Amino acid sequence: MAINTSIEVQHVGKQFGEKVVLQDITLAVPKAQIFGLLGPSGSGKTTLVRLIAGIDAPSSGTVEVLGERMPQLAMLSNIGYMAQSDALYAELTAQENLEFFSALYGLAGAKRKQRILDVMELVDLGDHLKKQVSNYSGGMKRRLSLAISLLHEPAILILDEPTVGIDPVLRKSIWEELSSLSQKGTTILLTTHVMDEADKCHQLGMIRDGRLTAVGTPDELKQATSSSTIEEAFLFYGGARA
Ligand SMILES: Nc1ncnc2c1ncn2[C@@H]1O[C@H](COP(=O)(O)OP(=O)(O)OP(=O)(O)O)[C@@H](O)[C@H]1O
Repeated sequence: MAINTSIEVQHVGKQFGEKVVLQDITLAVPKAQIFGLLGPSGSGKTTLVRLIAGIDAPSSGTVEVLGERMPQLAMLSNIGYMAQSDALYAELTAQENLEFFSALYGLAGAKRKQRILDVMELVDLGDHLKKQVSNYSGGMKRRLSLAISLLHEPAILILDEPTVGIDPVLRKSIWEELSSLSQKGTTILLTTHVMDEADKCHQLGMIRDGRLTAVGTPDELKQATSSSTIEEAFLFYGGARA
């Protein structure tokens, strides 16, 4: 693994029973890069990010994060993972949820208090700390999930469709924060269906039917497919353009 590589996936395959979901995926994400995974629904994006986050193990091949073979429990403190469906305790308040995850990450005392305030401010939920999560809207739950993934200032952030259900103004401020985190050295891997977000990634990986069909900067992918937009390039790699 090269010294500045944060995520290294080599020849990874994944199947569930007879069903092959990922085939021979190889990719490397350098430190501090924002890497976006783009692909049609069901192409395998979530399965791949779950393997990288160490929630599941590959059927073949290897995943390394910060030089450590995944899955590995000890890596929990280095990774912030935001799943597509929110993993929140609905009967608890936002604050209680944040305290629970802080404890899991070993955050305590004044530092814990400050981080909770900071991340909630960041996702514009500062006024809703004491509210029970069952009373949150879908977009608020997404934002709380994002806040939780950021709590322990992880070196690696893995976000599965982070801005679904989030309005354009907040989406912009979240992207500003992601850019600033990456400038400070955080490596960010995310999945998205939003083309203008894909354009903001440093590198993109196109997935189709469980295979990585192209990797490059947004400009490289546009050039390679003679496209003027990422959407056109996406359609090209999706096989939908003649
Ligand atoms: N635990 C599982 N058992 C069986 N099949 C699964 C399992 N998890 C995922 N799959 C299948 O793997 C394929 C890829 O699913 P995945 O969720 O990774 O796709 P995706 O690209 O993230 O889709 P979306 O954009 O809709 O979230 C799908 O056909 C899905 O049904």
